[in-house]
Amino acid sequence: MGRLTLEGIGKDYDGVEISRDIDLTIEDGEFVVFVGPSGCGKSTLLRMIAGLEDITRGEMCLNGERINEIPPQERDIGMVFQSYALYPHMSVAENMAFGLKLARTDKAEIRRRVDHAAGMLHLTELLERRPKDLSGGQRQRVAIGRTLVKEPAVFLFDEPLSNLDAALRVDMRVQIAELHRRLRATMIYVTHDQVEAMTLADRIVLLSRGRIAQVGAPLSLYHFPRTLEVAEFIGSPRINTLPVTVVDPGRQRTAVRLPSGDTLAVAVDGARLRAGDSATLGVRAEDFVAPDQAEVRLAARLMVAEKLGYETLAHLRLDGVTATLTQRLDGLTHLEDDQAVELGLAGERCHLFGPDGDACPRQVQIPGVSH
Ligand SMILES: Nc1ncnc2c1ncn2[C@@H]1O[C@H](COP(=O)(O)OP(=O)(O)OP(=O)(O)O)[C@@H](O)[C@H]1O
Repeated sequence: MGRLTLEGIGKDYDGVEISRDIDLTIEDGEFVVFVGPSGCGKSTLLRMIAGLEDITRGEMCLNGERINEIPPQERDIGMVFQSYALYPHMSVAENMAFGLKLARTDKAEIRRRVDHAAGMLHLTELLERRPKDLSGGQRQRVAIGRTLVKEPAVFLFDEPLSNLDAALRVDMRVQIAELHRRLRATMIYVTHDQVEAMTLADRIVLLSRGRIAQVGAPLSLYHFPRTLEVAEFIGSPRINTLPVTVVDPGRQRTAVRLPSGDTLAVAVDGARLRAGDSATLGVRAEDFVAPDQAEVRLAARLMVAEKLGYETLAHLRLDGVTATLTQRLDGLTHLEDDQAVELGLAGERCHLFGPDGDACPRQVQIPGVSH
């Protein structure tokens, strides 16, 4: 059982506030990913949960019991680090057993747990090898195995895949997801890679400047970002943005003037805005519509087409405006250099962010995705 509650958690280093007002409950069995730009305080928060950093403010509880002052080895929490630092002179089995030996666990019990973990992580054939005779991915699996044998209530992963090459990362990501599905243990995972966050998380905690910017299921953050910052962080390619002026704010639709001079009624509650406000329109690369279904059509020219096989990303320059946009197209779309393109906008497929960067609530339903 691993239910974690963080209430008003904050951290200062030398009087400087690094982390603040963190309120978060992580349910037993959940896979939660902390994500955010470099320096936003992800690792610091994880290390406070592990007990490797003091907590300056707030209260942290595991299964209802305060753990603020409990030393790391006495918390029922196991951590997998980015640098896996295995003991080179020990075999895989010895590396995995080491922590249990120190804790004077019974020999037969050690054997049982090492065998079980090795089975889960596909390491059974490698138990007698030394770390130098393993690939990067295998070493990372041993590092996970070292934590797995402790059978902690909560697993913490601090960017565990960042030392691996791209193909191995995908492979290990699938293995970690599989491990979570089988163990149903609480897992907290830190990464700055939004793809890792989107694919692994039950819930994403997006951190920004030491605070929580938004918490929610990956698709909620993608379709209903609360701020421009969240919208820009989640999703690749990055959401397209255009500066607009508010013309007619309303509860169901808010009309804005685009740089082209056209007016678009965006399906958002813009009641808190005023006519004349500067705002930002957001359109994801796949949210342009066919010109015959569009409420507004923008004239653009192709700058570069990135042909990725299953899709093509067309980077376009808008006519008469210094703005570039990216459109996601089918991988077989034929495009000529400098081709003229019409981009269709529909108010239901756009986001609107006020002058403060906060999103106006979208007035659309997306099946299976909660706001
Ligand atoms: N020991 C320390 N003393 C002073 N400041 C620190 C210390 N450790 C971290 N910080 C600062 O705290 C902030 C958050 O750091 P943290 O490592 O938690 O960020 P992060 O989101 O994990 O970043 P990254 O993705 O780059 O690892 C940074 O501004 C960092 O410089």
